[in-house]
Amino acid sequence: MLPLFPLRIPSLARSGQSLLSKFSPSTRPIVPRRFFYGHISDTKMAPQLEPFFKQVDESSETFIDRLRKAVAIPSISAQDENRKDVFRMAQFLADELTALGAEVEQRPLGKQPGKEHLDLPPVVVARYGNDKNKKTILVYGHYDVQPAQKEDGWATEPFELTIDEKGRMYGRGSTDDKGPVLGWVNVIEAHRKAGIELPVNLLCCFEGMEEYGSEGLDDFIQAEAKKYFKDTDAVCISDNYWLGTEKPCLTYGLRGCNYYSVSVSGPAQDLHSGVFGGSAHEPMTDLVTVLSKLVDPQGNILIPGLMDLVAPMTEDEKSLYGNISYTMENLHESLGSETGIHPNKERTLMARWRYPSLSIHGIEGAYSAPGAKTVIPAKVIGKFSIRTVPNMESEDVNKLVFDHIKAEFAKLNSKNKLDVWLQHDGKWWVASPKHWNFSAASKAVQQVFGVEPDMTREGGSIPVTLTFEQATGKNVLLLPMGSSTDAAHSANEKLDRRNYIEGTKLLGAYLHYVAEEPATE
Ligand SMILES: C[C@H](N)C(=O)N[C@@H](Cc1c[nH]cn1)C(=O)O
Ligand SMILES: [Zn+2]
Ligand SMILES: [Zn+2]
Repeated sequence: MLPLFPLRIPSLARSGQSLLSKFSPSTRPIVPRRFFYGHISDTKMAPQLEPFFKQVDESSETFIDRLRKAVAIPSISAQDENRKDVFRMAQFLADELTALGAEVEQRPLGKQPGKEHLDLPPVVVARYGNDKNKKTILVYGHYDVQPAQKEDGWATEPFELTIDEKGRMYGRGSTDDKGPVLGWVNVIEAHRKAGIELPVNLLCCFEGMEEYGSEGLDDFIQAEAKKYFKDTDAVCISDNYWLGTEKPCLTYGLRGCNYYSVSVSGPAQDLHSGVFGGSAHEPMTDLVTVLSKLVDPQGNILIPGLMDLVAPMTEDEKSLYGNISYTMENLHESLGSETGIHPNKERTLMARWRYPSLSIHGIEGAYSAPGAKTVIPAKVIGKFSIRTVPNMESEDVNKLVFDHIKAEFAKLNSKNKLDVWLQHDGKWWVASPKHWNFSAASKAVQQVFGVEPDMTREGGSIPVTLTFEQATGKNVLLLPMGSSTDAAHSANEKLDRRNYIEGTKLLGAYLHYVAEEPATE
């Protein structure tokens, strides 16, 4: 192990050129591309990585063009009117994979529960390679995206990939999760073009409802675990983000997500506030009062009993946070402001990874257009979610939430009607990173980025992670491509060109190191 100080190599960072090509495979040392962080171990170059990396560099414009086409399809799973686009995106992905020689199927999932006029988008499954002497890696990603409108604060059209002078590629889905999904497609293409065999069999599982709670996918994975996915040796998911902008990470934990709606209704229709203000119970007043009893401005959840469900912190766990390469500046950079709640990085990471949070997302039926309409809305629906952590069980959380909201509403002595229900839930997941799946990924990070990755947990949720682990019985690794400043789910979502191109190399290198790992469970 070599102790090293941070060292910038700006010319390489800009050109995206590989220092590795200056050395022959046998003599080549591990050479960092941009920054050194601490220790670099002496990982050996897997054979055939050099021509693969070279091909990725040569194909980078083709890969960016592929992302441009994908971003242009507004595959928003939450909006009924875009369902046809989600289907179009599935077809695009299936066509790209088929053209590269993969065996592709679009598996239907039936009707959307609660919205039976809509078909759920298909799961795009694909197999590339079927060699019994090779390991089989199952990769998962999603091709649906969050809603986006220019008016939300986008500087560019959300569904037109726009690349600025710093190589930042703006567009909805660029980082979440079209870039990483296409990263796998790029890996296949680069191998074919370079005339290199893929070192593993690849199984793909790409869904179109992740941003809406992965409707229908759990049953599909369980049903196919011993069929389509039966050969799986390990699972890899690229659908989260680095902690900062320079240092990659491997992720072994996710928070869960329980998403709720709470409606208040009373008047038969919207009312004139001059005529009825002061003489009728107003649903909006009731709702905002109830919502204000859920969480305080310091992020403390106000639902009695909820924090008692959280697993206590151990001394071992406490000692992990200080070693993570993360600073308050990283937080401020990704926030775009200095509005963080906590005083230091340790407490900030704990709040993101190992404590629950409650966020209020919006109110359906509220007057939100610019201008001054003097209306009393007749029915309003508040939306909020709780990110859950070990050991919170969904049913226990639901009971506490429902009881608390009903009790707070009862205190208002309102004659309006309140309803509260769970829209969807997805469980938290924490695994052990001591597995060859993680070792292979760590070597790949060192090869591509010249740095040992941090082992992180993630504040977001990928509900199917636990399902994959339980249904296949295999190790699951999260291998992110994008960085902390990518603004997933927000306006001006982007993926940096270097994260996309070096990230494609990372996914490919990971497969090569996986192939070299001794085959154990
Ligand atoms: C981390 C992942 N890229 C992501 O954004 N997941 C969503 C999943 C979700 C849960 N409910 C609705 N969508 C998230 O964490 O919000
Ligand atoms: Zn995602
Ligand atoms: Zn997302």
